[in-house]
Amino acid sequence: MRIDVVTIFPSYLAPLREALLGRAIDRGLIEVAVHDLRDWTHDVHQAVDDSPYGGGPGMVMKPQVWGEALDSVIGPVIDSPARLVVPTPAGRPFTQQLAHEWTSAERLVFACGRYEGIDQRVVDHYAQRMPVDEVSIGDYVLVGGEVAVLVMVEAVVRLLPGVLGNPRSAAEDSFSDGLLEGPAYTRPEVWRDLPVPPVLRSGDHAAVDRWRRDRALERTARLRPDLLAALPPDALDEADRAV
Ligand SMILES: CN1CCC[C@H](Cn2ccc3ccc(-c4n[nH]c(N)c4C#N)cc32)C1
Repeated sequence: MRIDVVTIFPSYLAPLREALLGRAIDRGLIEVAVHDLRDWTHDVHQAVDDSPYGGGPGMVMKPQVWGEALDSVIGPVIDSPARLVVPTPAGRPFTQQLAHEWTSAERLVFACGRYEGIDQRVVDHYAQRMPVDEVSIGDYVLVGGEVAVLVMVEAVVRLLPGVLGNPRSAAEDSFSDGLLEGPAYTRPEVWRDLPVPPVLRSGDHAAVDRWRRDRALERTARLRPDLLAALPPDALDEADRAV
């Protein structure tokens, strides 16, 4: 998978080259390129924004600059293998399911807005020619799209084959079975008078699996009852329903 990010703050994306993601790049599992939007300006001030039509606070990012940048980064859009992703608080929710869907994309191109966002005609133009996703990482307002791109790239790349050391990690994620993960423990056996639940030291794998499922169901019911309500009817067996 190739990932391109267009932004006016390239250094915001430096974490993409650290740790797990950095190792995935070094191992050739992904390619990452970060582009400075101002490279496609032609004026001395390198202007990327202008006042909003209709008035209102703040500035809007200019379509001309974005068009030149995205044409250059995406290349010919006919039969393009790329998806264009535009982070915005006004987007569809970014979910684990969407992260899984994107793992099949050959290319992801992220357009990071700032100010009050990108002129809508940029999305409208490219949506006529290729898949475009306007996506939000949550119901709160950030200052720009860069942090959202870091979140989405990490969520997608960790699902790619070979990226995680243990493939079970992704398979047993929160949300992978519709439930939140239960609690995790490691040594010492007792910490500040708090013991590890004995079942986890029993060696009885069936009992451990049942205990973990019960804790996941309890946690989901307490913190995210909406996820329980969204489960398909056959997702919970009789033992689950007894929790
Ligand atoms: C007051 N205005 C309102 C419109 C957006 C302005 C800041 N901004 C400019 C570009 C941009 C991109 C994403 C996000 C964003 N915020 N929250 C999320 N979940 C996001 C996501 N993905 C925010 C952004 C601030």
